[in-house]
Amino acid sequence: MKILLTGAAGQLGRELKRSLACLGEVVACDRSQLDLSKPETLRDAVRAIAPDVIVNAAAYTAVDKAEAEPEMAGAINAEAPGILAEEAKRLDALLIHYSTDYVFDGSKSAPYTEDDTTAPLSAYGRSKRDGELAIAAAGARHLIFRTSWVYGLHGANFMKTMLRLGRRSCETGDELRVVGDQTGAPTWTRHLADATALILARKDIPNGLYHLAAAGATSWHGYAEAIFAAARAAGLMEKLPVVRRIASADYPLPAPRPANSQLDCSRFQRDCGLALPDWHTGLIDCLADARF
Ligand SMILES: NC(=O)C1=CN([C@@H]2O[C@H](COP(=O)(O)OP(=O)(O)OC[C@H]3O[C@@H](n4cnc5c(N)ncnc54)[C@H](OP(=O)(O)O)[C@@H]3O)[C@@H](O)[C@H]2O)C=CC1
Ligand SMILES: Cc1cn([C@H]2C[C@H](O)[C@@H](COP(=O)(O)OP(=O)(O)O[C@H]3O[C@@H](C)C(=O)[C@@H](O)[C@H]3O)O2)c(=O)[nH]c1=O
Ligand SMILES: [Mg+2]
Repeated sequence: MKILLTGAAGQLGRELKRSLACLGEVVACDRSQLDLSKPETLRDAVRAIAPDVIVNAAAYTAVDKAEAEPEMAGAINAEAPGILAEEAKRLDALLIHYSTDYVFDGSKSAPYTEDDTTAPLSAYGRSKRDGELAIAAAGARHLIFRTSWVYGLHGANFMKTMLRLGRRSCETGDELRVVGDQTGAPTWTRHLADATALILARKDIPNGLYHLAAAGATSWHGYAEAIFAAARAAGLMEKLPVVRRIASADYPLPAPRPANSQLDCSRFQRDCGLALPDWHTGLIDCLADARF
């Protein structure tokens, strides 16, 4: 199996490179090798590689910055995935793509299913929703995994931001302020990457859109407290910072976030017999390996 991996230097891409290695030849491309902001250059590149599978881990993920550059977010998150899907169709290859809880407006009280209507609140969410639609329209074999609150040891994410701010607040004595009225499931890159590899190893690969996030749910505030407890247990911090629970209204940002980001992953479990572990288990296992 020949696998073209885009976004190989991102937090998920780095973990995928490792998890996909046993499946065959992985052609891992970072932004300098395959630039999704130039969608029309992608066709020749994909044709030259002629992969059996394209795993698209490249994305524009700066949620607030996307409000100021929606065209760039759209080129990378919507137009480029559509072209990758068209090229996959031409090669009869499978496209695996990742999308986000931010395609929803968060007004539902229960976890979102794949059949719920999307209504993104942000330019990032709109670009990711448009990417899903472009892939489905291209008619290639595809899998879109909608996931949430992704973290790992590589790259930028909320867990690493909290560790940085928490260490500083232990020195200065300032308390941290973290929103407690948005709920979701922090999902470890390693679990996502391993699930992707397990699916690719199957003979009967399913097709279409799947919610794929860690089990359970918490708020960003609950997640922050769990990060500090796990970091202290792993010997990464000596003291616990004070984390004040605040409302989203008291933490204004350019892009609104959904209040409810919970994804119902039962379709994936039913069709594939797999489920990601609980978010807290992932967090503890991730930090147990950390050396920063
Ligand atoms: N992070 C999260 O919380 C969530 C992410 N997702 C989705 O999961 C997927 C993986 O995201 P994640 O690994 O977290 O994101 P990262 O931002 O860590 O990685 C994305 C990678 O894409 C690269 N990239 C950006 N622009 C381009 C471009 N024009 N051409 C080629 N590569 C580019 C980035 O490179 P560079 O570093 O140079 O910018 C980076 O290496 C994405 O589809 C994302 O939308 C879904 C839900 C939650
Ligand atoms: C740093 C910080 C953030 N927050 C809030 C802001 C926001 O509501 C929430 C998360 O902030 P962040 O900006 O770190 O996370 P954000 O960039 O919104 O994360 C999102 O990234 C994209 C790519 C996704 O697809 C989503 O699933 C989600 O993971 O926490 C605080 O309340 N206090 C703080 O000190
Ligand atoms: Mg962010």
